[in-house]
Amino acid sequence: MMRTRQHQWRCSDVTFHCPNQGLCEQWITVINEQLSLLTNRPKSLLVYINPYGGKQRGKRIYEQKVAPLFHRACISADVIVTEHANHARDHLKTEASLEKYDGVVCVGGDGMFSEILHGLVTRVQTDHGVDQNQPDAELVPCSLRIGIIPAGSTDCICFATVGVNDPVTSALHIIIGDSQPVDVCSVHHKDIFLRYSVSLLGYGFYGDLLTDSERKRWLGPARYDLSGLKTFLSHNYYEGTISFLPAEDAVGSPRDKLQCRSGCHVCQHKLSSKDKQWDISEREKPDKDGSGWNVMRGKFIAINAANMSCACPRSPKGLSPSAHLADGTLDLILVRKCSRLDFFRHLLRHINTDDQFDHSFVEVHRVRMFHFQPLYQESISLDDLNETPKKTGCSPMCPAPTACSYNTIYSSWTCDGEILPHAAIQVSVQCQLIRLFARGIEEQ
Ligand SMILES: CCCCCCCCCCCCC/C=C/[C@@H](O)[C@H](COP(=O)(O)O)NC(=O)CCCCC
Ligand SMILES: Nc1ncnc2c1ncn2[C@@H]1O[C@H](COP(=O)(O)OP(=O)(O)O)[C@@H](O)[C@H]1O
Ligand SMILES: [Ca+2]
Repeated sequence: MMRTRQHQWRCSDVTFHCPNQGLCEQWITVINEQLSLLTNRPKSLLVYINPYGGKQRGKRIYEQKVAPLFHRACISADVIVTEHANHARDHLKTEASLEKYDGVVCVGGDGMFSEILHGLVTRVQTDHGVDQNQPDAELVPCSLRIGIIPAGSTDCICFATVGVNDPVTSALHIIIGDSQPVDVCSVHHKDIFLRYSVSLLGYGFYGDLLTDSERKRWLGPARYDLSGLKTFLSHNYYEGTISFLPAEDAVGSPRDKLQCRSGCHVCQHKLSSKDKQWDISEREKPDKDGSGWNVMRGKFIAINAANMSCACPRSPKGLSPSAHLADGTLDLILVRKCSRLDFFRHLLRHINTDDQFDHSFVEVHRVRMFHFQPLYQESISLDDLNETPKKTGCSPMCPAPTACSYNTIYSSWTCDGEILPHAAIQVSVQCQLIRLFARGIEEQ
């Protein structure tokens, strides 16, 4: 393996010359013995391919770039090409014989990764009798690592954990058995489990953008550019109350410019601290007296919760450049109502070197938990609205029925690229619940 440009890895060959056949065979035996002692390296993998992700190249990418490398590394792989959405999730949840494997590989985008995450985490909780509907349940970490071969539209989880979206690089991280712990957020609505998230939970701008882009899937990755422009021009804002528990004991802060890199000391500090203890005590706090919680009511253009930097090719530093992969916190970014020009300036800072938090209408907090309540009570599930997207009826709880419509009083949450059916949610971070075949972004 050798490093090329921008975090990209390639195979390299080393040729040994030996004049003696017997000695040569001894070398081979010893090398194979030494390799078999490396217990971190996977020997058997379960691979799921979404043939429709991104530019629909998943199957070809796996067959041409990844399978030959696994073969050379003597890794056996059982491959499932998915036939419908949630195929991989449901197979992992109930059917897959996980004891046969050292890891699961996802060939696709962030939506496909989300399927693998849900299948695996749910399977482990079911096997251990953990009720995911309990927001304060102590979830059991997954022992199987997940590898991501990027073949989607954004591939933010791969980019933010490897530094590049390149199938060969990701395959090499899997082969050498890298391990990167990652925090997982659990999302509930009124004590009912909705979803897990590892990258972005976004309400307002990103929720609207994602909702619109789903109707334009036929455009491929370009759907995000069109929906981005349309959502920007709509310039909607949403009223609600956000309550959050700041991570006061965290080592870093969202504006400290300490980016999460391979061997990150902020995440390692989390590992060595008595993390389980704060988990329990902090969760009890809001039930007792609400102390420690900040409550803010306002009009928001966007509410973004970034559990990792959310760096991706569109925004190489990401939504929260100093967010950490495995520190047990997420960065909550509140973008209050502002002019269209100001919001544009803020967006522009995601692609240049200026600080996107340095605006009077933007604030960012490092948190362990947060709740959001839209101004008006949700009287029906937003699922019903998804079936009839143009519906403009009013909730009985809405005080001005003639003036409001669901399209403008509520946004939706995007959760790693999937749309949540409720606007009122409770979110908490589960520190290092999963591990990826990655090592974090290496310093260059
Ligand atoms: C004036 C130019 C402004 C450009 C601003 C760009 C800011 C981009 C931040 C992107 C954060 C992306 C977080 C990841 C989201 C993905 O989970 C999600 C689904 O991915 P996939 O399944 O692979 O398609 N992708 C998105 O939400 C796309 C966001 C695109 C924003 C332009
Ligand atoms: N065989 C399939 N047919 C249709 N949809 C699928 C299939 N396999 C997976 N999916 C779904 O496709 C969606 C998008 O997949 P993803 O790989 O993330 O691509 P993209 O990055 O282009 O959104 C995911 O929500 C996933 O559940
Ligand atoms: Ca985190």
